[in-house]
Amino acid sequence: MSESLLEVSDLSMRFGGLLAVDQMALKIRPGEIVSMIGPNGAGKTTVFNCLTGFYRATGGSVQFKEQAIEKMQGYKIARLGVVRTFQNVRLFKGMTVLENLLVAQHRHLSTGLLAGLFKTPGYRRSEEKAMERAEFWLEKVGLTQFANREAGNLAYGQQRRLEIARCMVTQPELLMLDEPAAGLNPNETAELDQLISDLRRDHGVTVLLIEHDMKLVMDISDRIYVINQGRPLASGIPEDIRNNPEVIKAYLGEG
Ligand SMILES: Nc1ncnc2c1ncn2[C@@H]1O[C@H](COP(=O)(O)OP(=O)(O)OP(=O)(O)O)[C@@H](O)[C@H]1O
Repeated sequence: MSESLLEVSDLSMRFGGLLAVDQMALKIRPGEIVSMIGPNGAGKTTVFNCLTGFYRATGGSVQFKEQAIEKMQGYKIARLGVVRTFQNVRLFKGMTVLENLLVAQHRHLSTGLLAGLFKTPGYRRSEEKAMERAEFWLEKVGLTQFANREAGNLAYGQQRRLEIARCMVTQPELLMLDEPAAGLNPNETAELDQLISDLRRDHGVTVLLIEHDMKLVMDISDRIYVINQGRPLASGIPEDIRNNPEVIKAYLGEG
C-alpha cells in the first residue's frame, strides 16, 4: 500500500580498492523525513552523490517514483524533483541572494533560447513566476532584507538557509540535505528544525537528511538509517535507534 518515493536497493560504490558503500538500501515514502546517520567516513555523502548523479554507482538500483535513475545524469535527476544541498555551502558567492534564487530556476523554466531572445509573453510569464517564487522563499527563510546583498557576504547560518531556499524554488519532491546544521549555533539549529518541519507540512516536500546533530535527528526524523563502514547497520524510528546497542557502540557512544 505505502508506495515509495525513493527506493534504493543493493547500492554499492567502489573507489579503487575501497568499497565506500556496500549493499545500502533505503525506502522513503512521500512526506517522510528520514535521516541517515553514521560515523565520519561511513559513506553517507557517497550515498547522496550516487542518488543525485554526481557519482555513477558501481552496483545496485535507485528508483524515484518507480523510475530507474541510477544511470541518469545529475541535471535530469534534479529535473525530476530530487535536489540537494552540500556539506560545504555551494552558492554563487559573487551573485546577490536574489540572483542565486533566479539562476537556480533557469533549468526548470519551460522556455527555449528563441523565446528568451524575443522575450515572448510565455517567457515573460515564466520570468515573473520565477521572481515570485524567489520572493516567496526569501521571505520564508528570513532573507528578504538581504535580497541584494552578495551571497558570500551573508553570515554562515544565512548562507545555509539560502541554500535551502535555492533548492525550494525549483519545487522539489525530494529534498536532500547534507549536514544542514553543521556550523550552526543552537538557536539557528532550532530554526532549521522548524523550517524543515514547515517544508514538509506546508509544501509537501519529502526530506532525506544527513546529520550529526543527534538532537535534531531524534527530534525531526520519522525514521533513521544508520550506516557503518559503508553498510547498513540499523534502521527504525528514533526511539529504536537511540536504544539499539549496536548503534550505540558504533556511533552514539563515540563521543
Ligand atoms: N571521490 C572519492 N574518491 C575516493 N574515495 C572517496 C571519494 N569520496 C569518498 N571517498 C571515501 O569514501 C568513504 C566514505 O566517505 P563519505 O564522505 O561518503 O563519508 P561520510 O559518511 O559522508 O562522512 P562524514 O560524516 O565525515 O561526512 C571515505 O573513506 C572517503 O574517503
